[in-house]
This record gives sequence, C-alpha cells and structure tokens, in this order.
Amino acid sequence: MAATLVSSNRSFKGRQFVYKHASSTTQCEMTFGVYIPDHKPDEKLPALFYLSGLTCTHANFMEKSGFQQFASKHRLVVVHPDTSPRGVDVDGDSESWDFGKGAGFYVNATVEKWAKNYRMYDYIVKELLEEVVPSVAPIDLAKIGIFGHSMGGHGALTIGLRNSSKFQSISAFAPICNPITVPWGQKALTGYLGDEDKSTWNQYDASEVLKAYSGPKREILVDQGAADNFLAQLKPETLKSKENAEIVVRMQAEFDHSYYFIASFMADHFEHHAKILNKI
Ligand SMILES: N[C@@H](CCC(=O)N[C@@H](CSC=O)C(=O)NCC(=O)O)C(=O)O
Repeated sequence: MAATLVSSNRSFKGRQFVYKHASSTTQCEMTFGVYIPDHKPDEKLPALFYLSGLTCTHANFMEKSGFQQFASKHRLVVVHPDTSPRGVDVDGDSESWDFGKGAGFYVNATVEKWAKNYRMYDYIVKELLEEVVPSVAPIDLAKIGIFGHSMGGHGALTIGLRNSSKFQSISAFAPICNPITVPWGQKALTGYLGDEDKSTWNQYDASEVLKAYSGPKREILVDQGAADNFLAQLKPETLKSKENAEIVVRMQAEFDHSYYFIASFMADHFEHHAKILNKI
C-alpha cells in the first residue's frame, strides 16, 4: 500500500521526510524516514540504508546523528527504518528493551508467536528497498549502500553480505559482530528462531556470514569506540578480513556507544560509501 507522508522538513540542500505505510511483510503499520537531496526531475540518486540499534525508532538517527549535512554534500538518499514492528502488539514484546519492540534484530522469525510480524530481514531487503522507497524517492537501485549501529551494524553486515547484488557498499558503527556467542544475540535468536537447531542462527551472524562470503570484493569500514560499555557484546575481533572482503576496524580511543560517537565518524562513513557507489 502507498506510503503516507507524516512530516517534511527542509534540511541542508534537501528534505527530511517521515512516512508510514501498511507493510505486507510485518503485517502492520511501519514508519520510516528518508532524506532526499535536491535533484532534477527524472534524476536517480544512489541511496544508503541505515539500520538503528536496540531501543531506537526511525527517529534517533534522524535527530541525533547530524547525517543530513553529509547526505546533502554527497547527494545520497538515506533511508532509516524502524527497528521492529510497532503497529501490532505481540504478548511479551515490551518486557525488556533488548527483545520485541525496538529489537527486531533484522531477522525473519520462525518461532510461531513472532513469525507473522517479526520479519525485519525481508522487510528491509525486499519490501522497503524494492517497493516502498522507490515509490517516494528517486533511488538508483544499482547503487545502494547499507550501514548501521550496534544491532543495526549487525543488520548491515549480514544483510549487505548476504545480498551483495543489492547492496554494493557496507559499513558499521560498533556492530554486534558475533551475536551467536553473546547475550544480546543469544536472547534474540533463541526468541525469534528457537534453540532446537542453532545452525539456523549462523545466517544472522556477521562473523559466520563473512566466513562463508563468496561474492564480489568488498571493503567494509567498521568504527568501534574503545571505551564502549558494550564491547563484550560486540566482539569486533571476530571479523576477519579475507581475500574478497577487507574489513577495516578502527578502534577509536575514548569513544563510547552513543550517538556522540556515531556523529563523530559520520563524515568518514559517507566518504566510504560515496567513493564506492560513485565508481559504479
Ligand atoms: N536502554 C539501554 C541502552 C540502549 C542503547 O544504548 N541503545 C543503543 C543501541 S545498543 C545496540 O543495539 C542506541 O542506539 N540507543 C538510542 C540512542 O539514542 O542512544 C540503557 O538505557 O542502558
């Protein structure tokens, strides 16, 4: 169903929009933000998808990261969805901040209770990218990048690597790199996928997906705060470069897990994506 405009604000040389729409994937109303630089009629622009972390809605990135100046400078459309279904109530979805609402973990749930709505992987990769965003923004589907923070960094790495024909550039801020081995990931994957066959978890584990990656050459930028309280949940050391995937992990002294950290390195991430997408 068509997206409905919620808000529109002039920002740098472009506009920041928020839309809502009825999602056929999550079976409920979803909200997303999209920044669109000024463009000529019929002009198509490269686009970046930004996936947010635990507890976030579409709004945290829009209001706290300061990304609009870089999207304007590099003329990149930026799409920033919500982190879970929210237009539906599932029993148990609000008992903790790291599971359920605000914590969809970018997976397709298979446990019956969650499987109808908690399909954030397909929502991003298929419905939002291929149907909904093209109906409101002039995106060039051959030039798409993906990045994100923490749970959203995990989403960006797994979605970007598993869909290398759809996403040509990847980066992450403090991603959860090996969720199958840490409490945040184990809780989410047990809840959404069940723990009877843990081999099903590997498809949503960046380190495992990277080991199995056989697609085109990727250079992936990862920034990680060295003073991040959540470092034990993130495990950046598990991301190992290989021939077709060079991972540059930059440990940033004194930085924590917050949007102060994200905003400090936003310019570099836009440079990274623009360089790759503009070469295609
Ligand atoms: N609610 C918790 C902290 C939650 C938190 O830090 N969330 C991060 C993402 S963590 C991994 O996905 C975040 O981006 N929060 C939103 C923000 O605007 O900072 C607590 O209170 O400790």
